[in-house]
Amino acid sequence: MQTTVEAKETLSWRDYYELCKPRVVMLMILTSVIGMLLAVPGMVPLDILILGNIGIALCAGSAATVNHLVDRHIDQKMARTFNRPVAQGRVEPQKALIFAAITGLLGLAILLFFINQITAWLTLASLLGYAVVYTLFLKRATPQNIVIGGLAGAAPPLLGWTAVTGSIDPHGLLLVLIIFAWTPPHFWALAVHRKDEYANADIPMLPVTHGERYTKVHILLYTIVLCLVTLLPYLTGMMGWLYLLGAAVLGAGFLYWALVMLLTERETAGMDTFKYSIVYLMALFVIMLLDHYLVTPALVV
Ligand code: HEM
Ligand SMILES: CC(C)=CCC/C(C)=C/CC/C(C)=C/COP(=O)(O)OP(=O)(O)O
Repeated sequence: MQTTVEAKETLSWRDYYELCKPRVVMLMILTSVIGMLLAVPGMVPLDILILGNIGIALCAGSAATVNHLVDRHIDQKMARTFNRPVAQGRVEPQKALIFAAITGLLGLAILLFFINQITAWLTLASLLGYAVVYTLFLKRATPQNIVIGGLAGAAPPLLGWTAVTGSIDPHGLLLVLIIFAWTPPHFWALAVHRKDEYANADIPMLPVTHGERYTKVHILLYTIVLCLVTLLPYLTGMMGWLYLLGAAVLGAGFLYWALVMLLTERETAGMDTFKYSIVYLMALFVIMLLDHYLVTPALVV
């Protein structure tokens, strides 16, 4: 049988893990790993692959921890977030701050000493972009909060790319643009579903300030923009037919869900679209990788 002390330790370990928003960070790391692999024709040196992603993940986890800390009073007011470690007092604010400082500094040091300066500074900018610019200011100030703040979350594939090449490549920026266009439909689909909670917490998310219909129209518009932006890797010769096929099928799926949200009264449409957005991004990046190794080299030769 587990003793009380052991049970408490297990719980506290889990709380610190939760502070890092692990599932969000894992998808970010998938995009950063793929950004690395797309940056070169062959294999990426293993030390860069491992240390680069550990550094980026630690910084993203640090930013997520600051978000838990700063938002603890908001989180207490929403059913989705009320049980979070800092909101519930299972992790004291001071301890969360120390944890964020340690993970952030460690991540930054790894990037500075083992990767390169440009990746370290871009990662720091993303950390501050999410933890300070989005969380402290934009989230409370404007319904465009997630559009602007989305830039920080969109950065990982570029961070992966610069970790390998040491410079900012237009193809890396294209990957950022894709996630940037993806973020509004990803988040607003959830926000429509959770509108009342955001209103209750006094956060000016788009469905609260402009209503559900306006938000659903904007989800559709951004989804159309996303579909167009995902054509660019093919049109620039960065990707081949396999990617084009994958992007078209996945994009059609996203458009379907955006239309279901706008045109039907289906109650689960918001959450279904949100879940689809995650599968979409994961699948799109995996298809990029398959295309990179199976199709594009043949085009280049
Ligand atoms: C500013 C930009 C973003 C906003 C506002 C946002 C918002 C959210 C919110 C509120 C959730 C929580 C859903 C819940 O608790 O059930 C969520 C979940 C998620 N987000 Fe985002 N997101 C953003 C960017 C990203 C990016 C860039 C990625 C990955 C590349 C991502 C991946 C995920 C994943 C995987 C989940 C599911 C987490 C889970 O199941 O616990 N998000 N997002
Ligand atoms: C260095 C680097 C790559 C940094 C990226 C940082 C990062 C983890 C971004 C996550 C984006 C996200 C989940 C936003 C939701 O915040 P929210 O406060 O609106 O949602 P919540 O209510 O679920 O907390």
